[in-house]
Amino acid sequence: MAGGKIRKEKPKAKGGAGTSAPYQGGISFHKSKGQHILKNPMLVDTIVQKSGIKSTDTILEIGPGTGNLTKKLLEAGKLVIAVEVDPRMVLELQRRFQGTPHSSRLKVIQGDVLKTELPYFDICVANIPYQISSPLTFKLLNHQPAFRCAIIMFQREFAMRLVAQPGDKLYCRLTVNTQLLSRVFHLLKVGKNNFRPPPKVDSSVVRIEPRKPRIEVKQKEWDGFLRICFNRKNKTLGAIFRQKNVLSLLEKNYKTLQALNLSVGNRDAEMGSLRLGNANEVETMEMDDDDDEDGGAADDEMDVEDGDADGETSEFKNKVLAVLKEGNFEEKRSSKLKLEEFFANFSTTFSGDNYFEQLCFDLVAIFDRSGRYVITGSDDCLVKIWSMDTAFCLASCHGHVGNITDLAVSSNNALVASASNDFVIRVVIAFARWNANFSFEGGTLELLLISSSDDGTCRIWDARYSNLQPRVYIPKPSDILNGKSNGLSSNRPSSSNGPQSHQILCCAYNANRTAFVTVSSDTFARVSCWICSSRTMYLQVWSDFKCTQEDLDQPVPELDLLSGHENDVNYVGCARVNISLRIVQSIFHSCFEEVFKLFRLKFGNYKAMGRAATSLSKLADTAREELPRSMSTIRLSGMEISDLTLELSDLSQEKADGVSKSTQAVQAAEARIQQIGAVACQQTICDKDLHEYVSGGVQRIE
Ligand SMILES: C[S@@+](CC[C@H](N)C(=O)[O-])C[C@H]1O[C@@H](n2cnc3c(N)ncnc32)[C@H](O)[C@@H]1O
Repeated sequence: MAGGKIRKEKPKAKGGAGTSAPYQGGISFHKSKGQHILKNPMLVDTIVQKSGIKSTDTILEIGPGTGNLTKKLLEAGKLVIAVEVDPRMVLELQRRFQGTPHSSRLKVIQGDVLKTELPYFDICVANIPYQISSPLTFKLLNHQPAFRCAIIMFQREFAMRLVAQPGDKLYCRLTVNTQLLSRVFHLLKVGKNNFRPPPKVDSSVVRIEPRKPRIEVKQKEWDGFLRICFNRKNKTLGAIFRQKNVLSLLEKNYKTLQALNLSVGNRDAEMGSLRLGNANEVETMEMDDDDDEDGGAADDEMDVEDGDADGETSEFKNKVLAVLKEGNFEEKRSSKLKLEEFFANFSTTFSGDNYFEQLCFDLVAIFDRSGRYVITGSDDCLVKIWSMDTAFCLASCHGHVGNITDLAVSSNNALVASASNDFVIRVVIAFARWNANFSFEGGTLELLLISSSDDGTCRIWDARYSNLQPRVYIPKPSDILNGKSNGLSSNRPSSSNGPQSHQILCCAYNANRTAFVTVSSDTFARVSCWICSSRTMYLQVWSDFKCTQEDLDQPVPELDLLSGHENDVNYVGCARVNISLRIVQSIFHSCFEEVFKLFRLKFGNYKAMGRAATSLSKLADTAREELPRSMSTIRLSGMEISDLTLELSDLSQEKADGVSKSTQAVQAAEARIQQIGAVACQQTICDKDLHEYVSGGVQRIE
């Protein structure tokens, strides 16, 4: 790979060509159109120089903006055809070059490049809006006649995915699809400060050379094949193709297409149900001009169906597995397979039988809690948020470098968590931005997450603190479970780090978070009782959030990145947002029990009293730390209890020292306990049990 680095704008030489400020034409830039113009003239020169433009070349520029790159391209080539979506920029461009010797060699097409029929060109040089990276790349790669090369500025991560090699973390379906049609080279690393305004991400310039001649594949069939292979890129192909849902999907697809081929007359009617079951949804989702790699849409055909033709299914399975075995692919993993191997596997085995054609699906899709948005996650590494009102894609959340395997929305509808086979969970602030009436109640947010992974663990996270270690649950091996009469009680959560052989396929909390269930690949479902302490997140900074147009232009802010899983994360779920009254209850039950014990001792046993005071003090500390600020009165009660325990300790000490005024002090303490109990009752009035317990308790003291 050729390489170089341009990070900072170098000091400008006096009076030289590089002295001029970037030409902005008094235009304000729209981030939603990816308008980050190049402000470093040296970088523009380097890009043009590395492009190897010939004086006879027709150059395609995508998104010329105010024309900083266009100017240099006009100096280097014969003709520049520039496609620009923003009419203000088009006007500016015309004004800038009008009356110059270049004007006759510049042709500007106003429009969206993705919807424009591209003319002939020899070479494409462009600093593009990053949100169209993927569809633009494939549009270019499918352009005929093929051009010589394209020199394009991409977001760094996207560029690295294009040039990734087998075994690299970023090696993915995009890599293989691109490298099937072209050879890609990394040319330059570009820092954010070379742009105005600076983007949030670093960039890279790559060179894409279409393969000549093209490798011809049935593209839909090939892409469907890759989608399945990369669905779990670290699993062996044997394991992937043994999965019941994959087999049933392939078989259904295969049979339907065979049937369609036999009965072409029915084609349209059948295609509707084959594609999605809800054709409208596909079409509306495809309205998005965002960077979906190839317009993937949700496919409910991915649901596992218990086949009613077992014999037939196993025959089909045997056929598929025999094919994998024959090519020696059973034990290989997509993450390490070379393009040639994919191609060999595909063309010598599956291709031609229509197993994969029409397999086009988002892997996960959920509604938000209001039903106004749909969130999808796909094997293009993106999480997308769609409006149900307008059918537009509102946001694409970048960051994952693996397939999205699961999604969850917090119950106050503010946050979206995504799990991926890149081993991490990402949390973004989502719907608050589009809902002007949204407010984070009392300025508090809570996000407890549970996740399960192929690494054999289930983890419970507090998304507020990615630096906090999650609680790790590792199921006991099934042979131990088999030996016990009562699997539940023997299966307490463990935090050991022993080796795990079974993937945890999914997990879920019960409604009040006192237990969770995991299902492992050893076919055991384990229910574990584990009262999770409630940790609450305080994000006061967001509590006065106002939704403005400017906000809409901002990228979706990522709140947190939770890393720790050592393999694919299969599942992520959000716990309830509101603090569980049961937890408050359990803390207060314990507190008051200690207080009662203390009073039952009637200050006779100093040592026991001292011990009780200490444990009460600990409980009060827990109450203070664990309860959210919105329940400030209860927190206050916790503090008062804490003070009270100090007082009691003093009393016990006084008693031990033979001080005689303790009766009055005890009465005062009793009165305060009553007071605290009453406050706690008010706060938790909806919790009948606690209310009764506390009032009963206070009475007992009296
Ligand atoms: C990153 S700026 C590059 C500007 C200029 N080439 C430079 O380097 O200074 C991207 C440009 O692409 C334009 N653009 C955004 N979406 C587009 C689309 N779908 N089709 C064509 N141009 C688009 C923007 O208006 C903007 O001018």
